[in-house]
Amino acid sequence: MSNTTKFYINGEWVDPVAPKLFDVINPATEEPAGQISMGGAEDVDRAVKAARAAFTTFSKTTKEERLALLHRIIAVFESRMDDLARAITAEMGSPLWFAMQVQTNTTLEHFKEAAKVLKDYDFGHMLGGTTRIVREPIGVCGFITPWNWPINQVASKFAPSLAAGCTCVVKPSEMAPLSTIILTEILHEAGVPKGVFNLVNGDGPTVGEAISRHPDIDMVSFTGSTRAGILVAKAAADTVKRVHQELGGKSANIILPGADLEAAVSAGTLRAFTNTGQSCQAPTRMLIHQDQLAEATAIARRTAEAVVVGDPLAEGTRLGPLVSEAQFDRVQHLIRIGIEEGATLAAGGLGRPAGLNRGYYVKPTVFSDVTPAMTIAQQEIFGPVLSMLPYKDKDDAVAIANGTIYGLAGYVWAGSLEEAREVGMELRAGRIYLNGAPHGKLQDVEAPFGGYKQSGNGREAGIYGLEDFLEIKAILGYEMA
Ligand SMILES: NC(=O)c1ccc[n+]([C@@H]2O[C@H](COP(=O)([O-])OP(=O)(O)OC[C@H]3O[C@@H](n4cnc5c(N)ncnc54)[C@H](O)[C@@H]3O)[C@@H](O)[C@H]2O)c1
Repeated sequence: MSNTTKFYINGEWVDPVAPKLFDVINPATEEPAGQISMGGAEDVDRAVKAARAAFTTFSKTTKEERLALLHRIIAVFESRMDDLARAITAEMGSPLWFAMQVQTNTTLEHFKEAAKVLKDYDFGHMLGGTTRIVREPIGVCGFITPWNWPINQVASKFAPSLAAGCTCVVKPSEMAPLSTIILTEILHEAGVPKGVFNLVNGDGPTVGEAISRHPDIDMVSFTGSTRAGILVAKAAADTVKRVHQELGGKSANIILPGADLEAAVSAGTLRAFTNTGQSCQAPTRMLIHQDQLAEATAIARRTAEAVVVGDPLAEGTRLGPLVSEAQFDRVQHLIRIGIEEGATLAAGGLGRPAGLNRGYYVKPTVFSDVTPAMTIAQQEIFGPVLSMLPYKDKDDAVAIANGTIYGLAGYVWAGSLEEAREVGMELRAGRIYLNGAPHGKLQDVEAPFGGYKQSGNGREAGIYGLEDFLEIKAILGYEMA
């Protein structure tokens, strides 16, 4: 990786219009892991011009040409997976095994899935006797992405956009941009035509805002916090571009009395801690029947206390540090609020785990006796903090589960699949996991991903992800009546 302080525009690594360096901090060591440049509106302009020029030709490429390109990307990607995983670990603290087996692997799956969907996708069909419906690439896209799944979030947008025939300008999170720089090298080596993929690093209020406002960008696809997603939508409104938002979550995990309590609670606790709790769809609210709360709390405590937190490069580490000092402070603040508002601290709590004095490590934390009105039952914490809430009956559980501004995912564990299905249907969320169903690569990669309510308005993955990058054109009189 040699171009970290440059941007990738029109197929070349170029210097920013105005130099402004920024250290990317390794959260395990608190030392710089690399340096990038922070761009400005003029860099975005240059990138948009390149993407617009490329759109003229790339949008006319055949399905076979784009399929061949996706296959070339997959081949080069497979040869750089180790570099990618190491960059992810260095920039955001993911344990190396997780960065490789999950973060990098799911990214690869997005390219494979886009190729599979494209192969069978029909971009046109007749409607009635005389009208033809065609689906065309929406145009130049702006992608603004977060640090928690750094390249996965770029690929979940870029792969289907490429399959559709769009071009793009990408701004990864300034906290974790290094893996996207490697991804850019991969795309260059795979022969992505110049201008199809452009990278401008920078912060949200400068580069992100310039992308959101830009009059020559047709669609902005944003993944990040609901707070920033709202700002993006407001900045985009004047140009009526399409706004695709993948935002925050506070997903409920309803464990019904018939479920195997030990299995459901221990699996649910570990799942809430996935990616050190920095996952938008993490089941961070565990809903337990009031008669089982004490037993379930003991299981969650045991599970949390057995979790190994430490150096992300060390073998056996399950949780690394949080991404940044700011995130560490935010999580500490919310743990403090949980205690002050009267929740029972069952495991973890304030401060770093014993023996970890450097790095943004937090203790895997479990709160019990949480009520729906508490801050830790409503706000996304984005750290390994589980809130356990008692419910009276099934209706109460569903009402609590649906009682936040979010609607990204929902989880149900029941004694029978039928009962799990029935409760799952009541949840106002875009993704429901029944009885511990796995996510991603392990099962049905084409299952759409996206939120209800303030968790967003778009869908990624599979045919749904592709169609979010397409316009629909109706050509009346295409055939003679
Ligand atoms: N729904 C999903 O698919 C999904 C996936 C991953 C993460 N997330 C969410 O992302 C959040 C964590 O990531 P984060 O802390 O990087 O989020 P964030 O909102 O702070 O930042 C996300 C991106 O938006 C940019 N940004 C910030 N302010 C902006 C502005 N005013 N205009 C334009 N861009 C701006 C940032 O620079 C970054 O690139 C969590 O809320 C999490 O739930 C959602």
